[in-house]
Amino acid sequence: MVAGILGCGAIASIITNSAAKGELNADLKFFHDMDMERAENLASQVDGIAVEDVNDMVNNVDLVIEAASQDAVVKVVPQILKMGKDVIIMSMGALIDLDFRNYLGKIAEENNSRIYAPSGAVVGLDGIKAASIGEINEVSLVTRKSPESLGISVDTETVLYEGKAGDAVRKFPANINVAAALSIAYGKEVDVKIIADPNVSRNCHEVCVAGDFGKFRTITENETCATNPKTSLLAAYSVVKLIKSLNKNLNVGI
Ligand SMILES: NC(=O)C1=CN([C@@H]2O[C@H](COP(=O)(O)OP(=O)(O)OC[C@H]3O[C@@H](n4cnc5c(N)ncnc54)[C@H](O)[C@@H]3O)[C@@H](O)[C@H]2O)C=CC1
Ligand SMILES: O=C([O-])CC(=O)C(=O)O
Repeated sequence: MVAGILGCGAIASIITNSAAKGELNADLKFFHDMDMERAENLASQVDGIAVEDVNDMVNNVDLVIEAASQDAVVKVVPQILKMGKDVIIMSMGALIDLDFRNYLGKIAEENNSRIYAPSGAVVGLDGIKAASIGEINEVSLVTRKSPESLGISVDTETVLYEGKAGDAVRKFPANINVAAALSIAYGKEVDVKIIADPNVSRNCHEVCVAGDFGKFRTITENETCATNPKTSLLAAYSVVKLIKSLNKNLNVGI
């Protein structure tokens, strides 16, 4: 399977490291970024090709790994699917819009392509999907990050947002994709609280789910990526794990 990466930042760099060690289970060959230097830097680590025109990647791969932005999902993913190629989406916020999600689903169906969304920085998506077979009464997410991760400066714990997931991903597009993932798994927008906390260095996500199955609570305290404190290492690892499992006959926990 030949793969390419759209967006050569923190997540892409961890995926590329895995490929450089021969551990990815895919031939990671093409790299595209609006910043060509970033694409060239990652390409050089695996003898890959940095392309200025994203179509030069899409035309030549089986799978595109999107690790760029919600904007890139809107602009490029329809084209990827129309070409019959598969895509892994990290900027999940773009998918909270039901019309857009249905549009992508329709193109994927017509062209026999697949859209994958890894678990990212959060834990509990498997449980919510299972719980949704019955009745769910509550899904809430509290995200706590350092002011640096949230790109602000405060000295005391500050609630930056309280409301539904849709507004959260529009207001904090690079920080709360997890809310979109949870909402899609649930089938409704989840309740979200975002807290800037000067006393934490990790990206923390607490998910509470209650329904006819009972209840669960997951607490994730994620180390951040070296080059982007907004992004958790676990999110990058979840893509690597997904790629490694694509051709496995046994998949646990999906
Ligand atoms: N699903 C999840 O749980 C998580 C999702 N994310 C999301 O994954 C994406 C990647 O995250 P990082 O690697 O940390 O970001 P990053 O900021 O380190 O790297 C993103 C790269 O994509 C490039 N880029 C952005 N828009 C582009 C476009 N339209 N065309 C070409 N290049 C473009 C940027 O120049 C940059 O080099 C972000 O949208 C982030 O919000 C991040 C963490 C968790
Ligand atoms: O990496 C994280 O902890 C969460 C994040 O940035 C996102 O969901 O966009």
